[in-house]
Amino acid sequence: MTELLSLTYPWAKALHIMAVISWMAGMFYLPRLFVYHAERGRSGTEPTASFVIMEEKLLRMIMNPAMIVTWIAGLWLVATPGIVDWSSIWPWTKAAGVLAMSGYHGWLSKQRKELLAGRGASGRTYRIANEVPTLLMIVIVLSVILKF
Ligand code: HEM
Repeated sequence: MTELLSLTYPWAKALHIMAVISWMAGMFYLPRLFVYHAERGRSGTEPTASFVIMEEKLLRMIMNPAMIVTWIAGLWLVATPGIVDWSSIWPWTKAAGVLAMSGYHGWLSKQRKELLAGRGASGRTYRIANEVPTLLMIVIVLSVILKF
């Protein structure tokens, strides 16, 4: 099993990075859609129904599967011998970053339902929330590249 994990390491990493790119694309775009939904949808400038469809498709068809594949490939890398040294700091900062990123995904998912029910937050809240994935991405990528 350990030999198989070492052999498949480059494939796991390639899959991980492809899934991360897809996940992050949605994490950056969905809160932006929420800003438009909250501001233009509510004021009637643009039809709310279009935002509802775009948000649902983005979350269900791209973000949820991409997050699952990121986790599977990421844990596959964790299990690969010699990749993670738990006595270093970086695996812990990376773990904190990915847990926060997953929690933020859950929050976005909840906000989609709130907006659907007409109870969403203000456009300003979503504008501020939009910065969260950027900050987490910086922590995660610096952890895994600098390996302090
Ligand atoms: C969801 C849970 C995640 C787990 C368990 C995980 C775990 C890992 C592990 C163990 C590695 C291998 C490090 C190495 O080869 O030295 C890795 C690589 C990487 N991860 Fe993740 N990761 C996760 C999520 C993320 C996220 C959310 C991002 C970006 C925002 C990310 C970005 C990267 C990048 C860019 C690499 C490649 C670094 C290199 O070239 O060595 N990961 N990940």
